Amino acid sequence: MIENFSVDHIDVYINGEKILDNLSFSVQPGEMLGIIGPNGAGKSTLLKVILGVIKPQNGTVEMTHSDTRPIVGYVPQSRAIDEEMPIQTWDFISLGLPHRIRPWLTKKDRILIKETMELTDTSRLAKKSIGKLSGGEKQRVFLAQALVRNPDVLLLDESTANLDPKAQEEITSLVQELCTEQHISTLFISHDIHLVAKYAHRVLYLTRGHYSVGRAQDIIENANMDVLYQPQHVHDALQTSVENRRYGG
Ligand SMILES: Nc1ncnc2c1ncn2[C@@H]1O[C@H](COP(=O)(O)OP(=O)(O)OP(=O)(O)O)[C@@H](O)[C@H]1O
Repeated sequence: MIENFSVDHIDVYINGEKILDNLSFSVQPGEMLGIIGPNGAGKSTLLKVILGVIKPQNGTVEMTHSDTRPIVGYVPQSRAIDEEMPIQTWDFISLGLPHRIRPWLTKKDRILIKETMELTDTSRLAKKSIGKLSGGEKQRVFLAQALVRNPDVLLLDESTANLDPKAQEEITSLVQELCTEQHISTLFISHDIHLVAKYAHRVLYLTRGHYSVGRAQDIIENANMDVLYQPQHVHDALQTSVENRRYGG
């Protein structure tokens, strides 16, 4: 299990423009942090910094594991999959296994893939070509590929954005369950304020040059939200968050 995951005083400039400004926060094992904010605020950039793809000009990302290197699972914003891509779902998910340097799967690998496919409800898709799956099915498969690594940290970049509301709820609820059960520190970016209010334990609200982190209801209550979302949406999301807390959801 991860012992510490924190982002400390990060500054990121892209082409001379400051995208992230002195950003600091931490995420506990089993905690789900929702990340919201307007287009271009730097949300995806933040995930790329955590992945090590972008190096911050200042600050650090601290990730420590009790005995091994921490494993990060990542579901990017969109993945262009060629409809003709000749790869079956089972094989696609197996590509997520960490340190796969041998060209075959061990019995342990196979068990892990099977279990992950059961968890993500993708078993029935095992032999289907990845390119032929529906948007929702693909999203579950991408999640399975990230989860098969047994990640300590899970990064989701608007990974349910193109799904119908029922599928969005199902996947986000599944992620929350797994995150809690398996002590995964999860960061999920979403523009769906209802989803964030319902499932995030805490929220990071990121705008260019400013941020705030806190409980969903406190962050969403912030007056700035009305600029981003319709006031009625903010009101509804707040209700969801308050009711969720009341009933222990
Ligand atoms: N590789 C790049 N080259 C140039 N500019 C970039 C690059 N990556 C990001 N940016 C710029 O950095 C800013 C932040 O982008 P980022 O994708 O992190 O925003 P975001 O908050 O995830 O936005 P969205 O909600 O639209 O997905 C944007 O202005 C974007 O144009």
